[in-house]
Amino acid sequence: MLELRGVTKRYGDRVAVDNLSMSVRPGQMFGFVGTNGAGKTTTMRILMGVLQQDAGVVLWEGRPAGPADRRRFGYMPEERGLYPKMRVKDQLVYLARLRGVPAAEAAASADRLLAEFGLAERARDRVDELSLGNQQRVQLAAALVHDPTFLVLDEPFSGLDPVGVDALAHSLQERVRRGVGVLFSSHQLDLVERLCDAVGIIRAGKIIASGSVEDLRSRGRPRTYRVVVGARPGWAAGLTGVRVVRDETENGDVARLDGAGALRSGDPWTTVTILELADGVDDQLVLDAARTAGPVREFRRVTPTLTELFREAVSQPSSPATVTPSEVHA
Ligand SMILES: Nc1ncnc2c1ncn2[C@@H]1O[C@H](COP(=O)(O)OP(=O)(O)OP(=O)(O)O)[C@@H](O)[C@H]1O
Repeated sequence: MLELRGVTKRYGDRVAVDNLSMSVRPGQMFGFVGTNGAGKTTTMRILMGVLQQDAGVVLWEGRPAGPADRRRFGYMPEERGLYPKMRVKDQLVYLARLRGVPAAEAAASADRLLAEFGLAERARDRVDELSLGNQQRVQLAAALVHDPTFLVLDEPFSGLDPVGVDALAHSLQERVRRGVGVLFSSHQLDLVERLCDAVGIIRAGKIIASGSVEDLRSRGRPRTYRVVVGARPGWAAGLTGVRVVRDETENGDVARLDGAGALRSGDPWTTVTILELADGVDDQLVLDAARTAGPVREFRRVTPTLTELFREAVSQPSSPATVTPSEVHA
């Protein structure tokens, strides 16, 4: 397990990382997200020992992480750092050798990764002859070539085309399945939501929310449901433990008025109702009530997306408050 405890880093008067604690377990994919300048890169540099913290400690398997531990980590730095004139495969073999991998193994690992990232044909090209996206793929291969025990990747998905994104996602998932912990930063929150078991949201150097996306979605919020039912508004009034947040006909009442402003008779009603259920209220009873009122066309729990959680968390002055799922406002 990799752990940061009370890590602080200042640049002059500016506190870039502020008493930050978090941990990534073996076999966990941890998404590190935050606004520009929030402190992600600084934290990752400290993790890798590239930068020295002013306070706090980085632990690997319960002990302060040392150079030998970190040599076995895979790192993709923000500033990248390939040798532009070196051939792609030579570069990977060289980097693996630097990390103590025997020559034959390093060559086999380089071949495997080049195939994995669709670069087998480019093995003998110089790095600076590749497109930026392909250089990024080589950079990723470089982080993986020594079969690392832990991965620290600064924006690994930026600049990749969708095929490259899939190849990397697959490659990381495979390592996670083998018990490797992965920490990566990204502004692509849909990807983080899809791939990560856990996320940490950082703002102004502090972790302001962390846990599984599922946890963050449900923590401290009422269960919210969207119900579409062929009934008049008001069908949910009086249900015990149920708060009606919104209750409107699908097209608005105006659509149901005739030329004289009177409600047309005989129109089928379709009502969209947003409900919040108190703890312990059985959603099946609410579904029964909806069915009694009319045919139920939709009955589903609505939860905020990671993007909504993120926006909420970074816009709050202090601790995160309740996110209202976008569907509620729809
Ligand atoms: N070498 C440096 N000297 C002075 N200030 C720095 C230095 N590096 C980073 N900072 C400051 O520290 C803060 C955190 O920067 P950092 O690069 O860690 O953020 P980030 O979350 O990675 O941002 P981004 O998403 O834009 O990459 C910012 O205010 C930044 O301006």
